[in-house]
Amino acid sequence: MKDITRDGDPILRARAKKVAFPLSDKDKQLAHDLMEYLVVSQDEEENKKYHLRPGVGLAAPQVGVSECMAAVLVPGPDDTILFKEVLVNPVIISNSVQDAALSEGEGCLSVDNDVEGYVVRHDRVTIRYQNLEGETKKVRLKNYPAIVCQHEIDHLNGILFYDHINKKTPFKMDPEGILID
Ligand SMILES: Cc1nc(NNC(=O)[C@H](CC2CCCC2)CN(O)CO)c(F)c(N2CCN3CCOC[C@@H]3C2)n1
Ligand code: NI
Repeated sequence: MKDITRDGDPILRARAKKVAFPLSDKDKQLAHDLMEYLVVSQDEEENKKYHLRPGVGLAAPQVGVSECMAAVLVPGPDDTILFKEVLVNPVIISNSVQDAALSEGEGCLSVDNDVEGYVVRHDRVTIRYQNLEGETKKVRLKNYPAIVCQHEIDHLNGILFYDHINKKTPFKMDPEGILID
């Protein structure tokens, strides 16, 4: 398991480079490593054994690689999986006007301190990305999976979750906004 790049490292504030296809062996390994981290970190025993902070998403800059690639593994109720994918060169191509935020706020494996407040995001997004075979995919997401993907795509653009928290009124949410539990 690679160690995670921490806030303060300029790589987290850089725009990551587009990934070329066909994927190099290095990029194939990176995709595997990113997803493997999430799978292991979500397994009770394993994450204790490897002392991993649990994660539902992980972006390449967080393991020191400034490339446009992120893994997401969003669990649903009763061991279902809401969304599992390695997003290559992901772009949000459209979004709802309606905002949403996780009611518990957000954290980040690259940010050791807690930053309180609602991380205001779009409730629904349409994301275009390439899968590991290079096929262009388009997916419409809402609520929890949409929030996770926005957090990861932010990392590829040098944005961290607390950039979205209103300093003066961290827990203000516009009346149309949705709080996600
Ligand atoms: C919401 C949540 N954030 C966890 N951590 N933070 C992360 O994933 C960061 C990315 C997320 C922060 C908010 C949106 C995206 C990592 N980020 O920095 C990558 O850029 C969790 F771990 C977690 N879950 C719920 C599901 N549970 C299933 C069983 O295993 C434990 C797991 C815990 N939910
Ligand atoms: Ni993060």
